[in-house]
Amino acid sequence: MAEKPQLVNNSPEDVETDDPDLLIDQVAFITGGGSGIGFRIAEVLMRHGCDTVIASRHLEKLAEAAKKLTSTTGRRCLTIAMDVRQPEMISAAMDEALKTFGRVDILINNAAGNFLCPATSLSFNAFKTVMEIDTMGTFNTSKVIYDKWFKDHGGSIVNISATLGYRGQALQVHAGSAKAANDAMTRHLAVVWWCEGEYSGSRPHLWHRGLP
Ligand SMILES: CC/C=C\C/C=C\C/C=C\C/C=C\C/C=C\C/C=C\C=C\C(=O)SCCNC(=O)CCNC(=O)[C@H](O)C(C)(C)COP(=O)(O)OP(=O)(O)OC[C@H]1O[C@@H](n2cnc3c(N)ncnc32)[C@H](O)[C@@H]1OP(=O)(O)O
Ligand SMILES: NC(=O)C1=CN([C@@H]2O[C@H](COP(=O)(O)OP(=O)(O)OC[C@H]3O[C@@H](n4cnc5c(N)ncnc54)[C@H](OP(=O)(O)O)[C@@H]3O)[C@@H](O)[C@H]2O)C=CC1
Repeated sequence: MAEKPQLVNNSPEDVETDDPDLLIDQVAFITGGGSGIGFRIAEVLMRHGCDTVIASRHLEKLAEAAKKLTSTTGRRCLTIAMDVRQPEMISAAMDEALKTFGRVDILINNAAGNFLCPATSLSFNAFKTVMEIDTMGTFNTSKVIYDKWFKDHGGSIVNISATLGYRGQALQVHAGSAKAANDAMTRHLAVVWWCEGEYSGSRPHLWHRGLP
């Protein structure tokens, strides 16, 4: 039985699982893993035995996060500068991840852009920017990692969503629209990459419980 993992800062207690070794030596690729929810996901996975890749635009922020994560959990954390709007950057990042760890088992599509803005003041480019980061970014990253690894080896894709678009909300037409598109994308990819057996072993999941 593995030792009880060490908690970082004020982490909540973990939910018990039947198999405490489930994640040992798995590799998780987390977009936007240098801050907020992505950082916490990295920390939890690492405490349970995963190595991680944390990827986003600002390398300094990632390096600082990785230092904290590795020193507290003892697991490896690779930092990669990457914009989810740029498929070539994602492709290079995935090559580096495979070179370093030899595998990727879990993709967490967490990177997103958002701000509060009334629809009447929102510029065309502002709406487009959020769609490109949240929706295109999720598709780009999923496709690159699926093509390069999951197609032949299987893996899990977790898309971090939001409930904003369920009923509509002020100041959030851009993010609510992007996340609603992601929810549909998740269901489509779950069908074609798993249920229909178009390829085997990769299953996208949607995660939004407790998020607005
Ligand atoms: C999101 C909430 C933020 C603050 C919350 C504050 C108070 C909370 C109070 C009440 C809560 C109410 C509702 C809940 C709200 C949200 C919770 C639910 C979901 C949250 C989802 C999230 O995704 S949170 C993650 C947030 N993190 C980030 O966004 C980090 C990364 N962000 C960025 O990089 C930028 O903000 C970016 C998204 C704009 C992207 O940067 P970049 O590619 O460099 O783009 P720019 O060139 O700077 O801008 C592109 C166009 O967008 C226009 N723009 C940028 N900022 C604003 C703004 N604040 N308001 C309006 N328009 C903006 C910019 O002008 C550009 O358009 P042009 O036409 O001028 O070219
Ligand atoms: N906070 C909340 O209340 C809620 C959050 N969510 C979702 O949770 C997830 C995490 O949000 P949260 O932790 O709050 O926000 P953060 O701002 O802390 O995290 C967003 C991360 O995404 C990265 N990022 C942004 N744009 C890009 C890009 N173009 N390419 C690569 N990485 C990028 C940022 O890093 P960098 O700047 O280095 O690129 C940052 O680390 C998001 O999907 C968000 O939509 C959903 C509902 C509510």
